Amino acid sequence: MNKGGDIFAKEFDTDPDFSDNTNTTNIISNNKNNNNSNNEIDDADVEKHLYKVLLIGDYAVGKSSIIKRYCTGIFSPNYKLTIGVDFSVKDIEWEKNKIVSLQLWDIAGHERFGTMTRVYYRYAIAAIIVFDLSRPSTFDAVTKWREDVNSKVVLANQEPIPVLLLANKSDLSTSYVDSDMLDRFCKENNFIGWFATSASSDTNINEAMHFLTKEILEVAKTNHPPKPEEDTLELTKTNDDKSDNSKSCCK
Ligand SMILES: Nc1nc2c(ncn2[C@@H]2O[C@H](COP(=O)(O)OP(=O)(O)OP(=O)(O)O)[C@@H](O)[C@H]2O)c(=O)[nH]1
Repeated sequence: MNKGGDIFAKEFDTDPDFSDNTNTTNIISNNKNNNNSNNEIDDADVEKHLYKVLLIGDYAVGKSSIIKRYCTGIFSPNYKLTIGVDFSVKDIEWEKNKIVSLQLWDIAGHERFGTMTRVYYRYAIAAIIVFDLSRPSTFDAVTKWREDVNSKVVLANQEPIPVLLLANKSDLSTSYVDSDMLDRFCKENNFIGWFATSASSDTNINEAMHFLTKEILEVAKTNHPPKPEEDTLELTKTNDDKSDNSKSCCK
């Protein structure tokens, strides 16, 4: 997995599966490293778009597993609590010379971390709320997570960001999917749709992500949360600034 990095820390226990540096399942034919000169594409011709997507929901519903399955194709049955926030990047060659990079933010679901501050939701263009089909209480919490998203991030036009609902662990025999109820729920609560997924059996993960990416590209045509550069102060060095590398306080 192309692990973006840990914002706080990662997990408690160790899983050899996860601690490796496996690259994201990269479906881009990388021009510079591609020896096939017939297919060479000049970097300048490639459009790259980076979008931040939040994955939220109660603890242990499968957020990290969905990201891992999508980015690396791997599933691990071990539970490793996410501490704080973690993120991974998935590159998709959406069309010729157009790369979509999804930066997937895996937000800790355990109540011991409370809800994340607004800072972690900033610049997100979409979110995925996950619940566990075998634990009804995790569905009850979906509305709370939805309100949390709405209160912390909006698009440039102040509208809510698109949110997709994932009913995960559909592989379990205790899981029951009430399609009519979920259709109604999504309509009433302004979700763009829902998928019954399984990170374990790799069901509907790619389909759900494809659906969301299409929606993101639609939204991005006219609307995007402010980008970091539009929202930061530039600090310029002046003649009065006497600091140089040799005067580091850490030396
Ligand atoms: N059977 C089954 N188990 C799953 C599935 N997805 C995740 N799990 C298991 O559920 C447990 C929790 O999965 P995680 O992906 O760590 O859950 P999370 O939502 O990231 O949890 P937090 O980090 O606490 O927020 C792990 O033991 C996973 O192996 C699934 O689709 N089917």
